[in-house]
Amino acid sequence: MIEIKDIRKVYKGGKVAVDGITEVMDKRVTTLIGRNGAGKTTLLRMLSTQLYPTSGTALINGLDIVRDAAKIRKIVASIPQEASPLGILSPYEQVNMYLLGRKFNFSDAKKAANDALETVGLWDVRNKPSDTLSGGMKRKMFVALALASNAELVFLDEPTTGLDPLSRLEIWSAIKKLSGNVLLTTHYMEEAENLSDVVYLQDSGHIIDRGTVKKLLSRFAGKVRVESQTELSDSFRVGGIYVKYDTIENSETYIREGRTVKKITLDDLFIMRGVDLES
Ligand SMILES: Nc1ncnc2c1ncn2[C@@H]1O[C@H](COP(=O)(O)OP(=O)(O)OP(=O)(O)O)[C@@H](O)[C@H]1O
Repeated sequence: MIEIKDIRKVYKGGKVAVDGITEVMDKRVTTLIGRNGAGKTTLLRMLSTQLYPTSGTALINGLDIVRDAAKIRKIVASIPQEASPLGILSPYEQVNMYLLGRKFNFSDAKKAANDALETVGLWDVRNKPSDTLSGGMKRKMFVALALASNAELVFLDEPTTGLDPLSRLEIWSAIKKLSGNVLLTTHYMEEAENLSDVVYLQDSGHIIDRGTVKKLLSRFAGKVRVESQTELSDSFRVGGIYVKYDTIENSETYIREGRTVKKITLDDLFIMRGVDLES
């Protein structure tokens, strides 16, 4: 369980990246979504004890991120966005070394490393030097590391950015197999919908909404998103096109007129928010 208490981060130069968040996160898979610069990575880095808050704090399974940082590091695994493997070591060697560092014994480390590498689809390349692997394979190696660690809580910052669709599915299935809770960030709404028990919507350093995907999308119940190159009644302009929300029953009319009709996704929370900001 993560209990965040009025946490704030102001970077040198005065940028307020996280502006007083208070939340309790107690579900198995929690996802933070938000636009670039919303402060997701900053929040994740503070919760995983890699960055000191400017003020406020948080408890991870009852341990304080500032006072008990060393203890927290033993029970969490954290995979940053920019993680890169040591080139000369193979995926097996890296995962194995990481587990030995976490005090696994030799035979447990070997088994856990092999199982995790197989699960994420890296079995065939497990003994190749990491610098010969593709970017996607390197990301998978870090997910294998989290999977093998048996951590009580795993932080994953954009775990599938840049991966092809099949690799993304492999990572999703590995995330579902993690034994502990997971806090992840993503820009892929499909990923948030597929994995999350609860989604937090972050904007300008604040959490502006939270809930299950179903709850967050409930305001769009029975609706579709209509996109058009030309203005429609009650439409609004977003990124060079016109958008409106209308009932599913009216879809056929729009399709006949050559408009694009789309199913509602978490993207619509951002599209609607764009509208709120403009109005
Ligand atoms: N070390 C730093 N020094 C100063 N400002 C920073 C630093 N790191 C991040 N920022 C700023 O803090 C804000 C939040 O950044 P952060 O990386 O937490 O956002 P994010 O939501 O993770 O973005 P993205 O989705 O692009 O990864 C941004 O305006 C960013 O430029």
